Amino acid sequence: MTLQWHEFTSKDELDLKLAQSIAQQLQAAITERGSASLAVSGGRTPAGMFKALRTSAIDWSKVIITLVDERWVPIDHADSNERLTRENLLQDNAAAAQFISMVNDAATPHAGLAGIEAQLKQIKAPIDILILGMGDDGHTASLFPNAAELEAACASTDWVAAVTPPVAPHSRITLTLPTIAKARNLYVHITGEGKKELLQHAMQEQKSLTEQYPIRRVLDQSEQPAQVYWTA
Ligand SMILES: O=C(O)[C@H](O)[C@@H](O)[C@H](O)[C@H](O)COP(=O)(O)O
Repeated sequence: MTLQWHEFTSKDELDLKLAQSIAQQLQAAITERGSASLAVSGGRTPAGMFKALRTSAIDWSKVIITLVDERWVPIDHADSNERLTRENLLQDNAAAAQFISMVNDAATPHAGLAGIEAQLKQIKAPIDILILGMGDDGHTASLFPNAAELEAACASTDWVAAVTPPVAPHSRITLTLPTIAKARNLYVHITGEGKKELLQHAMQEQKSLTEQYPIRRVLDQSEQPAQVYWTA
């Protein structure tokens, strides 16, 4: 799978340009199908882009937003991706969007899985726009190398799977690889030289890399060429 790289000289420029591209794709989906779906990643990278995206002049009432993955913590927890998304994206114009949470009152993501799966059925597959991040170990979403549930999450045709990362904190719920790979527009939003080198390395020819780096497995199966937005 080829990647289409978009490189920028500053984080602010990347955040603005990525937000503009996402807004264009959301508007195109609304124009074409009457609604749009957006799945966003959490972590430290996306906050600036969220702030640029939320003022976009599109009909947010026709947009349904969910997460690519979530830590199984209360939504007021400092590590909650839902909290990050509500505080940075679901404001201003984007406050009119519908949001589907990826956490519920169950004690574990395994126990809560069926309820989240049912909630996500409100989205008509495939997801229109999906934004991935990537960790320094080549994980994406919550598809972590060496996680016990990795193979199941990469093979499942359900919307979501429960994962216990070998090293990262909190048990997780994640969109499954087939769900991610079907997205109509797939973005990878990363910063720093280290992540650029890691992604380029992971995409080299050797098939064995697909096992070591979940980002490679996702991009090998994605139905559309991924748009990589990067700055040093
Ligand atoms: O819940 C999460 O942490 C994310 O969805 C995860 O996949 C993230 O995108 C990467 O870990 C990169 O995170 P940073 O942006 O913090 O480097």
